[in-house]
Amino acid sequence: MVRYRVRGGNALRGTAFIQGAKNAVLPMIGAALLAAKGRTVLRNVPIIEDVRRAVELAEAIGAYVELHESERTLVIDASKVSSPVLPAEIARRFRGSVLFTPALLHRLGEAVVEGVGGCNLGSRNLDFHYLGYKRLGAIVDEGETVIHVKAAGLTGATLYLDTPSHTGTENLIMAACLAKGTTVIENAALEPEVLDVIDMLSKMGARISGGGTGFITVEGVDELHAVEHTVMPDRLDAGVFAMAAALTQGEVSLVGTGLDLGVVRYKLEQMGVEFHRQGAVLHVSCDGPLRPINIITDTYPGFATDLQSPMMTVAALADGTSYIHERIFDGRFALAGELNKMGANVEVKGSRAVVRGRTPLTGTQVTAHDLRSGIALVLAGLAAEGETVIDSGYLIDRGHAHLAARMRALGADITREISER
Ligand SMILES: CC(=O)N[C@H]1[C@@H](OP(=O)(O)OP(=O)(O)OC[C@H]2O[C@@H](n3ccc(=O)[nH]c3=O)[C@H](O)[C@@H]2O)O[C@H](CO)[C@@H](O)[C@@H]1O
Ligand SMILES: C=C(OP(=O)(O)O)C(=O)O
Repeated sequence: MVRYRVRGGNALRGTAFIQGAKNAVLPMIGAALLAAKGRTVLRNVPIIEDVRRAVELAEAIGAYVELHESERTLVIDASKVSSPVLPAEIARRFRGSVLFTPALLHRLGEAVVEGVGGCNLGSRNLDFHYLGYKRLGAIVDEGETVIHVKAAGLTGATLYLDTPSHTGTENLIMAACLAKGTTVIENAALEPEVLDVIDMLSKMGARISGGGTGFITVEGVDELHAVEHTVMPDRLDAGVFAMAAALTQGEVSLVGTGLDLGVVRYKLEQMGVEFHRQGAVLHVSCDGPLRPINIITDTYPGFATDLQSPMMTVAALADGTSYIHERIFDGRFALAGELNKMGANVEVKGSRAVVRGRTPLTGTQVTAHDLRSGIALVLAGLAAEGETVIDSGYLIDRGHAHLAARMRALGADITREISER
């Protein structure tokens, strides 16, 4: 059992090193498995629990993987992939397991998905993935818990996503890369992580055009080769550190090449947070009261749902009433109850939340219900009076690397503890 203990009151000051993106590295590990020869090298790999699970899953299907933690580098040799089974005990622990299916289909002609995990956010369907595989010629047998996908070879087709699913787009691109002929994916996701994955696949020899337009064309090729690729910075991790500076009235320099916070920056600016860029470094500071804000989550370039919970914490510390409308997931307000235990005033009605600030927060025992509610409670702890203890810290470790150490380097009073229960 992992637990975070935070004693609030310290302003965060200094340089924060932003990790590589979780939502880019996981599909990249899936992409590396498409190469039947050679060794893929991934750099700027975040050392998070989801990456450890992805390594275990790749090994379970027969890949050879080296995770060099201090170098933040993964070396993957997929030449000996031999088992089509994604075992439940690993696959159910993270969402990224779903991204191994295209490689298994291409390499072995079948994939047995014993389960897919990830944050518990309400319904998280995979129908676009399986309907897409079917249109490319696969047979999909959806059992109660196990899904069996088989294909003697895939053939290009026109695919349409009802909504621009992030992993759905990545999976269908990977499936199309080695399919015969041309695939068109309409209403594809625009997230920068998807574009980074397209970049890596293109280096591997894939022929993909239209990334970032919502209308992607993939010309199938006969094989893909192993390459070296550097994972883009994690804009969600960066957003969290920017918010930590904001709500502690601190000043933090974010280091992570090419960081673009987009709408998150604009929303924080509206709240009174100041940003200025000095070359490759983004400075974030706040030295006055926070103003309330309205947030509507959306797919990129909208406000990322993954930063909705951390933003709820910031809103609880703003002077006035903020409104949050969650449009991506139907169960992403578990944070509200925990924040209210600390003294916040958050009222949830369906997909909307009203946050009445500012109420003083007081440290207490709270629970992370998912990765982002967990990190949002860490943020609350930084601003609270007294000690906040956050249980189920493993969920935070799924997506943030060396969190306590990175925050301590900025002056936060935070420890990560492991206990028997
Ligand atoms: C590993 C990874 O990259 N995870 C991210 C990814 O998750 P993930 O790729 O699972 O999220 P999706 O974009 O697929 O899901 C968004 C919404 O679409 C619905 N949907 C999705 C697929 C499908 O086949 N049918 C369907 O109905 C889901 O139920 C959900 O309501 O994007 C989410 C939305 O930006 C982020 O919160 C996650 O951090
Ligand atoms: C929802 C998230 O992750 P996953 O899709 O990996 O569960 C997240 O990162 O907030």
